[in-house]
Amino acid sequence: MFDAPSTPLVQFRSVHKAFGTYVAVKSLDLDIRRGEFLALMGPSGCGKTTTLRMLAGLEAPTSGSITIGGRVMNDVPPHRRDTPLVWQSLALFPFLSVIENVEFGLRMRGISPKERRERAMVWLDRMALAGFENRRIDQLSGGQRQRVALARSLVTEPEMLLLDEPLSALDAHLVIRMQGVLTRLQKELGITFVYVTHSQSEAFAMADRVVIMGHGEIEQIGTPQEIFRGPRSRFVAEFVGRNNILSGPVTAGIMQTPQGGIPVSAPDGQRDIVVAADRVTVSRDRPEGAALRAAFLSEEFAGTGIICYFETPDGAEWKAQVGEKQLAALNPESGQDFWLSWDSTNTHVMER
Ligand SMILES: Nc1ncnc2c1ncn2[C@@H]1O[C@H](COP(=O)(O)OP(=O)(O)OP(=O)(O)O)[C@@H](O)[C@H]1O
Repeated sequence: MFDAPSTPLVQFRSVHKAFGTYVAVKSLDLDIRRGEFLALMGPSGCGKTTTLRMLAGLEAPTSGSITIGGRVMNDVPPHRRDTPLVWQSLALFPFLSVIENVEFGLRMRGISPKERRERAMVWLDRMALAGFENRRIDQLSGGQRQRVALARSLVTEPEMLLLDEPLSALDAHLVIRMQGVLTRLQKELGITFVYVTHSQSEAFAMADRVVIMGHGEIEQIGTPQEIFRGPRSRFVAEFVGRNNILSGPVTAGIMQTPQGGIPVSAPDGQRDIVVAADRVTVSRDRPEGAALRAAFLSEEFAGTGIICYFETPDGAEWKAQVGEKQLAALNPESGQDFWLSWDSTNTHVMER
């Protein structure tokens, strides 16, 4: 079949997957572009691993079609696909050395011993594993095993690599380093990466596009920026970022809330508005414009700033990101009331 380079590498069309009566994936339509780094993200049980396993050929769709490079793959078994899968506990061959594990795929393809050793060494070097080639797998740390698994999958230079939470067993510092390794490799090699994770920081740090899944369906697809600043639904707004949601009927730029009328930049009608925590200002005195009163609950250090938690009189939780100096100046105590305010043009109106 003719397959122009501009057509997506992968097309899911109305893909449905049921386990008995349980529907894990519903009417999934998804295009994966050639050479992109796509992250599938969502809470536990949302169907992201099932979606990836269908792409790898480890599960067959109950209905619908999956094409790779224009070819319908529904009935093509995993070993007839060029879609290696790397996952957290990838079973490396324990009876083979590190380099023998990495060489394995090349051996299966009949590559000469000299060439496969050279190619495997290049990959061990890239994965900072030079010097470990003769170790047994059980003599490696979890992080080292994971890098062997990546080297083993990439040594055959596949068109697409599938990754299922590959970094979840690694120490935090190694995760950051491996994120850098993975994104650099992906761009250098031009391989399409499909990466399943429940970690927002991982997905947003690495992916060109992120797919947010919930209850077996796609909630939103977009760049990290689009999803972070423009969540389409309450589900996405609650799952990503640190968002506050304001809901109520809007008339002539004023939303009626349990706290009274609040100015908003939104058309008339019932609306849900997202105010990101990093766009909320905390003050003791009432500011001009959009603001509400809330009691301080607690604070949490979060790398880029401090997240302060508040509760409004009607029981809604609000989050505001503040700097260390600002927190020291405010010196909040539990139960104290503050004003939370924001620039109403810096908010986002959700579609649904
Ligand atoms: N082989 C199976 N038999 C029965 N149910 C299954 C099977 N595989 C998955 N499921 C169910 O399908 C749903 C989706 O599972 P899936 O593994 O795709 O979720 P996930 O989003 O990857 O979650 P997690 O992050 O926890 O791995 C879950 O409720 C799961 O229990």
